[in-house]
Amino acid sequence: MSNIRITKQFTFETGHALYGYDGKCKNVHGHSYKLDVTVIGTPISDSDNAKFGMVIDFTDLKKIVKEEIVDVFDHATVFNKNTPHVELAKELKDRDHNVLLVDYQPTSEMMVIDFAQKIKNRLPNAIKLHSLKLSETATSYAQWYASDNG
Ligand SMILES: Nc1nc2c(c(=O)[nH]1)N=C([C@H](O)[C@H](O)COP(=O)(O)OP(=O)(O)OP(=O)(O)O)CN2
Ligand SMILES: [Zn+2]
Repeated sequence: MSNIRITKQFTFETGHALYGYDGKCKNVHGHSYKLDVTVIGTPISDSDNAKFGMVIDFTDLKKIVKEEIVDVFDHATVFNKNTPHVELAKELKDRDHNVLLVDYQPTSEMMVIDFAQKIKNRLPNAIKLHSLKLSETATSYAQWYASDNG
């Protein structure tokens, strides 16, 4: 049976700021992030299985990515908790804002590494994460490939 890659696309609106960065992205601002999630596996060959012909049901993939990423990051503002932004985060949290503290600089590169780990932890054994593409803007994106990462 052939290995097949399938991809599902997600969008979420997230704020962030790059502490210490030497450009405009040091300011708190936001992006309409787009995330393409590609998994690889063989389509189920058992005609009695409700998922016959599928690598993974797109609906099941959506549930994983929504729970791990979209529902967490959408309309949240992400700060690196190892910077003085933690104080701004506290102020916003106290005022009931949706703030996410992460232990990395929230660039698209670092976010896509975080997302890859979170998705891999949830995939069934037979299905592998092939790649992720995280777009910050129409012209800027970061990609994670399993083949680049051992
Ligand atoms: N390697 C990276 N560089 C930058 C990142 C990043 O995550 N990784 N992030 C930013 C900013 O957060 C933001 O994305 C600005 O990037 P930029 O592409 O410059 O945004 P523009 O709005 O100017 O996009 P244009 O399409 O070129 O108008 C900065 N760098
Ligand atoms: Zn940005």
